[in-house]
Amino acid sequence: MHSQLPRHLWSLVKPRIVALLCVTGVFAVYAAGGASLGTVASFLAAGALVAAASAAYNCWYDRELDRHMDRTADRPLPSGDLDHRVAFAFATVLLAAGTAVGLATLPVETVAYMLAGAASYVLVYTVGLKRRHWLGVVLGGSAGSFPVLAGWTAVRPLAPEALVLAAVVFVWTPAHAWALAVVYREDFTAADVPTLPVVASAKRVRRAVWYSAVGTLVVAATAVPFAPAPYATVLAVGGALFLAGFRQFHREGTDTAAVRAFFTSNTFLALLFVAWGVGGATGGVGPAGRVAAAVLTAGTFGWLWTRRPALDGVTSAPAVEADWVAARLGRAAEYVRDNAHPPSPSNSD
Ligand code: HEM
Ligand SMILES: CC(C)=CCC/C(C)=C/CC/C(C)=C/COP(=O)(O)OP(=O)(O)O
Repeated sequence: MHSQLPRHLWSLVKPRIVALLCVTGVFAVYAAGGASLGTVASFLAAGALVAAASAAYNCWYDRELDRHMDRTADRPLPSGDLDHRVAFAFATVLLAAGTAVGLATLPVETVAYMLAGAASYVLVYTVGLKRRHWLGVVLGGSAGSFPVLAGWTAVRPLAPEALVLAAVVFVWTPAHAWALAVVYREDFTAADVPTLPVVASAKRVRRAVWYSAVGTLVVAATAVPFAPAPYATVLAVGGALFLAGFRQFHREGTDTAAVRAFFTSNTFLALLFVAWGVGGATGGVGPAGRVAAAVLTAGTFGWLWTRRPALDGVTSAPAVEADWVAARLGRAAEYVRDNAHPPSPSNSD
């Protein structure tokens, strides 16, 4: 069992989520004008540790609830592979280490935003709202905005641009979470988690997800006047593809469309922040830079869609389309074979 401990602890911190939080946080540092490599490294270490701690506290608190969902039942705490006291101690060590690194190297305001993010995720969302109200994802989802505020204030005081970037994550979160909850609605129902797809009609969910997706673009667009050129390019190209993903879900409401929308949403958010950060860090970007941003954005979405990521066994649309084509071709081949009788002797002359 002990040889499994590192793997269990790793799964506790939800690494992919922490990675996206680090992307939004670090590129907010660059969006604010950039900082020395040392400050960026400290920010990454403190931010990743605090975010990892909050994910671990979430897993610790939810260990009973997670036993009721197929998606989470085999996590180390609900499966009994990891002692919950070890998980709690681990989360506390991560939180203490992240806070200590932050206080030693970053402005206190930055550390305060990191801790506010952790409090929002663990106390507001996990403890307070997740089991009680569908609005939990909206209010608790504000946790995702804090890494942006932390990143910006590591460089300079808050400014309207930072608030817009933070608002982009805030408006983006419900679309992300509810698209996913559509695919896992039976799991959430079994665990009595009143997320929107559990408590509302499919039509209402589609509409709410669509508003959140459109709202993300509208809020992101308000930043264009003070954002560097690659940001506007990624917003235009990526925004169109992001909207296409969610439009398909809005129209069809299928699990397949929800999966595509979910993965699209993560990619789009990451690219927006990368574009602003890279644009901010490199100063003036000419037409070549804009074209590169457009090609990279379209290429990333294309790669993602053809890679056919899956959730709960449901693949995103291209795989289904490919299967559909293969099935049609297979059926056509069968038809040709079954109907290709050799000419009967009576007709042969
Ligand atoms: C209350 C708000 C949120 C809820 C309810 C939510 C829910 C979820 C859930 C249930 C998963 C699937 C986890 C699994 O693999 O079992 C997930 C994945 C993920 N979430 Fe969220 N999320 C929220 C906010 C955020 C925020 C703020 C971010 C980052 C900015 C984020 C980034 C991600 C990423 C990167 C993944 C992994 C996708 C993958 O598997 O490739 N989420 N989310
Ligand atoms: C600055 C800072 C430290 C911010 C932390 C913000 C943070 C970790 C946000 C993530 C929100 C999230 C993944 C919710 C899903 O939990 P869930 O319990 O619904 O998902 P699960 O069912 O997969 O456990």
